Amino acid sequence: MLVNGVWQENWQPVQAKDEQGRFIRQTSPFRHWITPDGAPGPNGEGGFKAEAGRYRLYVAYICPWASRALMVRALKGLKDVIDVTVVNPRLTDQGWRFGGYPGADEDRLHGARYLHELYTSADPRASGRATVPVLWDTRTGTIVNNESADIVRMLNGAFAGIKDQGPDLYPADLAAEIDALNAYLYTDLNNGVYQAGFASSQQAYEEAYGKVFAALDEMEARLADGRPYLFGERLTETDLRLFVTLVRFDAAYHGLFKCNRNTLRAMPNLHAYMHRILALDGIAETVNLDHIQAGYYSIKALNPTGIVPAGPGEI
Ligand SMILES: N[C@@H](CCC(=O)N[C@@H](CS)C(=O)NCC(=O)O)C(=O)O
Repeated sequence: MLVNGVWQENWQPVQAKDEQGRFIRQTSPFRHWITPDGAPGPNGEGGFKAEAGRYRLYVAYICPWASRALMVRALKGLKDVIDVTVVNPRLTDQGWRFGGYPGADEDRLHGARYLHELYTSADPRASGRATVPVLWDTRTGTIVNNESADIVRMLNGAFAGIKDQGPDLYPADLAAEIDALNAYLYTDLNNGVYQAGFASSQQAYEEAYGKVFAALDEMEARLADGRPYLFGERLTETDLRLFVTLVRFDAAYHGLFKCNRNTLRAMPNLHAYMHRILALDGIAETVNLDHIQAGYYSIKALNPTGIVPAGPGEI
């Protein structure tokens, strides 16, 4: 991680844990907003006007948080408005790097070798982990935002004046329910699988495992009435949040993270729901199973041999 602009130590998946051995994810430091006219966004920080070709999204296909940003870019018709750079899926001692793997891009914008160079370029005294996604402003040469929850929400509306936008992923009449379900799914499922995988005590692992499968059971039951999406007919950002975890489940979380009560394939409503979303325009190209497996299984702390499982082949 970075401390005052200097890369400190070999990359480790867990930098913080509580006294019970529970993995703690850091919060994201860059929280500016792109808005139609450059006015401040919801958190009061602004100055970033929506313009075609101005911004670039740095992602890893392995990363569920980055993938939800990629999904919203596809669903909102922003593929020719915001360019993307994909990092190498295998984590190195210096975190994410560019190039050197099929489907990974070089950083043509800066010629950087590692993602952390963008962080120090944005802030020479940056501290913390150099995470994806990064939404980069080519005009001012800085990071607009590195929190995918914000990026999803800002891309939902910011470019409305430039592009005919797709579905409203955060409709006002569902906002409170979306916020509540997002919070539950984040704690118990999206981050729950990581807490199972990175637990450093049996108790912390079992606690996370329990939460993960309780949440999956609840979502499986919720879809039992045949609704296409979590809130009915309308696709919302909550569906993107659930999808990114489901699509990685059998390929990574079931094995590497020991979330192995059952596969996703064994949950018919959720499995069909995942494929319904995967079939939406532009979504399949946000999912790269080879990167997902190569990336997760490159985490040496969890898989010292680096052997990538041959299955499941299909999800
Ligand atoms: N809250 C952030 C989390 C991003 C995050 O944790 N990304 C992971 C990959 S899935 C990462 O880049 N990790 C690198 C590291 O921790 O050094 C978001 O949602 O954008």
